[in-house]
Amino acid sequence: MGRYDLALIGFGGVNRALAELISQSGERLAKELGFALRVVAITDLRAGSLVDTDGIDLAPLLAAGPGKLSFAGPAGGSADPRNEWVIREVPADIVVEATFTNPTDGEPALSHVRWALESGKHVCTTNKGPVALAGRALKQLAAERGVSFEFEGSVLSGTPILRTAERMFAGLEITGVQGIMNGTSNYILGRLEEGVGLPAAIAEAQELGFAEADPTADIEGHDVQLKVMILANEVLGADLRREDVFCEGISAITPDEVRDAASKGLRWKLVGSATRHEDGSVDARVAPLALPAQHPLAGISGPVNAVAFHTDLLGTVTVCGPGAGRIETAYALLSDIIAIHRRHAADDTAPTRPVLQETHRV
Ligand SMILES: NC(=O)c1ccc[n+]([C@@H]2O[C@H](COP(=O)([O-])OP(=O)(O)OC[C@H]3O[C@@H](n4cnc5c(N)ncnc54)[C@H](O)[C@@H]3O)[C@@H](O)[C@H]2O)c1
Ligand SMILES: N[C@@H](CCO)C(=O)O
Repeated sequence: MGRYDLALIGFGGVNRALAELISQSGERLAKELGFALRVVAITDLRAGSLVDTDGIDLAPLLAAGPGKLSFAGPAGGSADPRNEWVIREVPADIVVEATFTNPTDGEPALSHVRWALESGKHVCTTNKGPVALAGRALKQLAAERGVSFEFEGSVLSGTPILRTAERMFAGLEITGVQGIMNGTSNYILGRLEEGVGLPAAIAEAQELGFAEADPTADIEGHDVQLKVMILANEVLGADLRREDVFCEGISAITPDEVRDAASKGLRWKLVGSATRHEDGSVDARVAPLALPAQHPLAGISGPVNAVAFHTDLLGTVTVCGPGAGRIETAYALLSDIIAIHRRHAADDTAPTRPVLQETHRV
């Protein structure tokens, strides 16, 4: 049976959930999928770096609370997150990038992805920054190096929206997309309707693992702006920059407005959309809308998201499912690894790499 060795960059909610999945369900998954998964390196801003090319024992790490982890003690550990060294030098097959999303320039995640692809390693990421801001260049780099760059979790978490569009909509012309693409803001709007104040609703979304490290990106729409860019670029063939996408978030909507709208049968939703015109140009925007109850997006509640694809032959096709959540997003990474396996299993780029030399150890 083949095996993929993983380097996890960032060890917050999502990558910890992936580690839990591997630790608790690895054997079952190996039987079902036909390959094993092993974590050989972890780096994190707060915890440092840990490398063990024989496979890191994940259980003790997962037993330590997220804020309590330090890699300074164990053999192969260091207090510094030696990201570049780990990504370039540790012989992992797949680099799993799940650090903070930076909506401005995508860094440092953009460099993490580049280093990995340059080193001939597959990449999967849930980080929207590199995909939205440099997706085209990164896909080209991956193609040049004969490796995969997968990012299903960058839009709608584990709900397979990008692969559905890529694989199931062949032969359809997609003319536009419209959707609720941020679990945090959708959850918050629902809680405001129920009478919870904004700060408390944000704190709940953080506790539940939906919110960004800095929830401003959720509240002000920047997270949806990146997702609209990804969808427009992937599905509508656009090449949008951030400044091309008008963006307004939900911060100006008061709890009274939300409750008042609800009493009139309207529901405030943060809606992202992109439309392709006949000349091939694409318009995209993010803005809150008070939708009538009968609108297909009005009933989408909590961290659930939905994207409606407007097509020539089928009319509107809507995909709906979890839009945020640690476990749900870890599943997106697993689905990326499966996609990598399916694409590369037949060639020799899959599993088994040389053992890390002693001199490379931390
Ligand atoms: N949580 C979700 O529901 C969800 C869904 C889809 C996509 N995402 C994206 O996935 C990524 C991870 O999300 P999360 O919920 O795990 O976030 P998180 O804030 O819980 O974890 C991020 C981790 O990355 C580490 N980190 C940040 N910068 C780093 C650096 N330069 N080097 C090494 N480590 C670094 C942090 O210390 C933290 O432990 C984010 O980009 C987020 O936008 C999250
Ligand atoms: N913070 C994001 C995570 C998923 O990208 C959200 O709430 O939708």
